[in-house]
This record gives sequence, C-alpha cells and structure tokens, in this order.
Amino acid sequence: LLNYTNNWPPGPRGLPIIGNILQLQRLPWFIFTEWKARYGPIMSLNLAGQPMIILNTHKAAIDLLNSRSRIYSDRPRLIMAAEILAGGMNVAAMSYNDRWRRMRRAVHDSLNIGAAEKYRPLQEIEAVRLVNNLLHDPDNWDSHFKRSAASTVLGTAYGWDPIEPKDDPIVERINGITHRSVRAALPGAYLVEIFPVMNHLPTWMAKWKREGLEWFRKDTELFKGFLSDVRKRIAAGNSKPCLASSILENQSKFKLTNKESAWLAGIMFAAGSETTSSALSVFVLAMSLYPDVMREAQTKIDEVVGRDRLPNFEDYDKLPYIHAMVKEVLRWRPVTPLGLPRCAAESDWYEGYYIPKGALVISNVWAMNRDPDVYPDYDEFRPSRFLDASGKVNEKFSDVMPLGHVTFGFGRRICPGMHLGNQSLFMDIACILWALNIDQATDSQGNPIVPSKDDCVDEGIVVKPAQFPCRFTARSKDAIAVLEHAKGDGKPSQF
Ligand code: HEM
Repeated sequence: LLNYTNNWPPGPRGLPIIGNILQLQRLPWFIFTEWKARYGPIMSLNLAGQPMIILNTHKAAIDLLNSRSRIYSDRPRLIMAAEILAGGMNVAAMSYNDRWRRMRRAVHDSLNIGAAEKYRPLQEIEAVRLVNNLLHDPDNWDSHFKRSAASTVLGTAYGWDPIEPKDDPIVERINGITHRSVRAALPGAYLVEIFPVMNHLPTWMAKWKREGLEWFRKDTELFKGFLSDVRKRIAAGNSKPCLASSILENQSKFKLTNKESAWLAGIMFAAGSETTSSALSVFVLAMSLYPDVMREAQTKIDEVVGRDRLPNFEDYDKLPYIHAMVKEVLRWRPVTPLGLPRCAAESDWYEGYYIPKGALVISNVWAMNRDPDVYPDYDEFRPSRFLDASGKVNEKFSDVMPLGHVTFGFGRRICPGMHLGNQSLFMDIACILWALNIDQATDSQGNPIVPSKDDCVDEGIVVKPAQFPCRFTARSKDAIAVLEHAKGDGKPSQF
C-alpha cells in the first residue's frame, strides 16, 4: 500500500495520526469547494487512517459512480447505525449486496416515474392542507412543511390518511428512528466504528450494543405493525395504493421476507421526509430574496390555472416555469450537498490516481451544482436557466446531468424517490404561489429582515437554511374563498 500512497489524489496536508480530521469540523462542503480550486476534480483526505476521496466535478463523479458502478455502488460500513440499529435492513445505508438488489427492485416498482403518478391525488390534498396551514398559522411555516412532508411520505408508504396534530406522537416516534441512526453514523459517535473488533463483545459487556439491539427489536415491531395494518386493509378490500401494499402483493416476486418488507416501507420516512421539507425551506428562502422570480412564477400560474381554482396535476405539463423552479431549488441550495457517502468495493485507478479498496467516496454535489462552466451566475436563483427560448424545459440543458443538477445522486444508488419528491415540490410550490405571497419580515422599525443565503443547519446528511422569519399573506380575498372551499370537505376544490 505504501508504494501507492504517492499516487493518491492530491489533498491538503494533515496532522500526524489524525490526518485532516480537524479541518473538517463544520459545513465541510464549503471547505471542499475552496480546496477544489487548489487540488482539482478529485482529491483525497486522511481521516485518522481512513482514506476519503472527494469527487469535485461531474466528469469525475460520472466516470466513477455511473460508469464503474460495479465498484462504486457500495456504502461505507456503519456498525451501529446500519448493522445493529437497523439489522442491516436500511436500504439507503446497506452494502451493495443481494438484499439491496431485492429491496431496490421493490422500491423501483412502486416509485418509478410512471408508478409515482398514483400518488398525485394524495399530493394534491396535502398541498391544499399545507397552504391552508400557512395561511392560518404563518409563523410556524417550518413545522407545517415538516408535517406536510411527513404526511405525504407516510401516505405513500402506508396509504395513511393525512396526519393531524394529534398524530404527532407517532410521527415523533418514527422521527426518533431517523435521528438515532443519523446520530449513530456521525464520526466519533461509537468506538466500535474505529475498533470493529468490539462488535464481538457479548451484550452483557457492551451497554451500547444491548441498547442498539433493543431499539432494533422495538423498531422492527413498530414497522411490522404498520405493515400488518396494510395487510388487513388489503384483505378487507379497502387498501389505498402505497409502497407497503405493492410490497405485500408482490412479496414473492421480490423475494422479500416479512422483516425486510417491514423495514423497506419503514425507512421511507427517514429518506423522504426531511429531504422534501428542507427543500421547501430553500424555496421560501429563494422567494424572500428573489421577489421578481416569485412574481414571474405567479403570472405563469395565473395564465394557466386562472383564479377560480387551485392548481392540480392536470396543469403539470403546462407549467414549465414551476418545473424549472423545482430544479433550481434543488440546484441552488442542495439539501444533500455531499450526497450520501459511497465506498470503493475494490482498489481502482483513475486518471493516474490510486483509490484504495474501502476508501470513502464523497460526491461534492455543492461544487458540481455551482460549476461556473455550466452555471455562469451560479449563486443566483434563476429558474429560467432551465428553459429554452420558447419557455419549455430545456431537456438538452446538460449531457452529463439530465435533471440539470445532481442533488438526487448518481448511478445505481440514485434516489429512487426522486419522482415522488419532484412531484411533491411541484404541487406544493404551485399551490403556495397561487394562493400566497412570501415576503421578508420586518423588524420593529419597519426595516426588512434579509435572510442569509448561506446560514444553514446541518442535520447530519440533510442541510437546510437556518430558521428565518418571513411573511405569508393571501394574494387576494378570492384566494381565501377558494381555499376555504377546498378545506371544507377535506378535499381540494377540483375533486
Ligand atoms: C427533495 C427530495 C429528495 C432528495 C434531495 C433526495 C436525495 C437523495 C440522495 C442524494 C440519495 C443518495 C444517492 C446516491 O447515493 O447517489 C438518496 C437516496 C435515497 N432516497 Fe432520496 N431524496 C429525496 C426524496 C426522497 C423520497 C421522497 C424518497 C422516498 C419516499 C426517497 C428515498 C430514497 C431512498 C430509499 C434512497 C436510498 C437508495 C439506495 O441507497 O439505493 N428520497 N436520496
């Protein structure tokens, strides 16, 4: 190995033994992007002996994560977060193995671009509820986004009715599963990650392991319970289309055990909830800072939808500006600025550099989405960059990035919930802007409070703008009347 270290990709010098760890304390994507200027498309760091490779350009990411997917589709080993707390059944965190293939196939079957259409009625209902909540309780906008995203994901996973504040305890319980596993995955959280041999300790000697296994047992029970409710609904002939029903109806085709099925549906909340709600916070930040973009979007929506009804999915193909806005929200401030880590399953060479087996491989999504060659004014929120001269979505925007950004990841492990996520963001944004204006809040002297573009909260994997005040107000009395009607029977007015 020593012979090869001269060929490692370039990178900053670190300290003896701990390497570059101290240079990576906070918001590392900003630091990586500064280093990109010095070290180029691919660089390496040493995390106390663990090699980490950072891919800074689309070309490097696509050459490795797409074209050599056999080597780069693995995830790093996480003993506590993935193996103990989730029993190796968290599809997003597991190794690239046979179980992952079976699970991924089942998710794809239910969430691919065509299948995702069956969730549109649910997404319309959720969007109307969200707008009503924003109108009547605007100061708590962030918690409305969280509840709305949670409700949409749980509806998609289990066919549940929209969740209400009374359901908050169960959402908290599911949320706890996500947070436990994200916390456990943070570097330094558990010694066993540094000394894997500790995993062989008997449970009576290892409190952390005992507790982890106990959580796994409880969480498995919870997820199995959710799944068996769906099974009962199927038997009674009143199940709604959802991931769980699709898994249960095709369990033998997908070759999934009961436990695997339960965890597959259960983990969707962790993967889809915070990501979507954080992207909505980015949207609000953009609207507060770019009022002209908001007006432009509102004009386009009014032209297509009119003022007598809320937008719905029949407008989906007629609102390219909103599609462009969804892309720009995900590009401008990606909620997953470093994607999800990969791991090299074998040693490899790339452009004369050596990548050792077991190296962490990180895609610097933040830098790629701000590549000045692709986005000359990369720090501006400008959805029209994704439109062609006739105002349609420019499908040829980039050869390497069919979506116009890389926030959903790459290759075989690209986000399977992306169609669902895009649809949710589209409908939420269209309904919010049809009904409401978003403006900067003012201080006691009446001066606008301008939110910062770069202040953010790092939740472990997902990153969102730091909390900031802003104002949501109805665009007109008529809008309130349409919304009231939509709220009346619990369904959007167009139903
Ligand atoms: C704005 C919304 C979302 C963003 C930005 C996002 C982003 C991502 C990213 C970056 C990855 C890792 C990809 C890679 O390794 O290359 C991922 C994986 C995943 N996402 Fe999403 N996601 C979103 C919404 C959703 C939704 C709504 C669901 C499902 C309900 C979902 C389910 C998953 C799953 C299951 C994985 C693991 C895939 C695997 O490891 O094979 N995501 N997502």
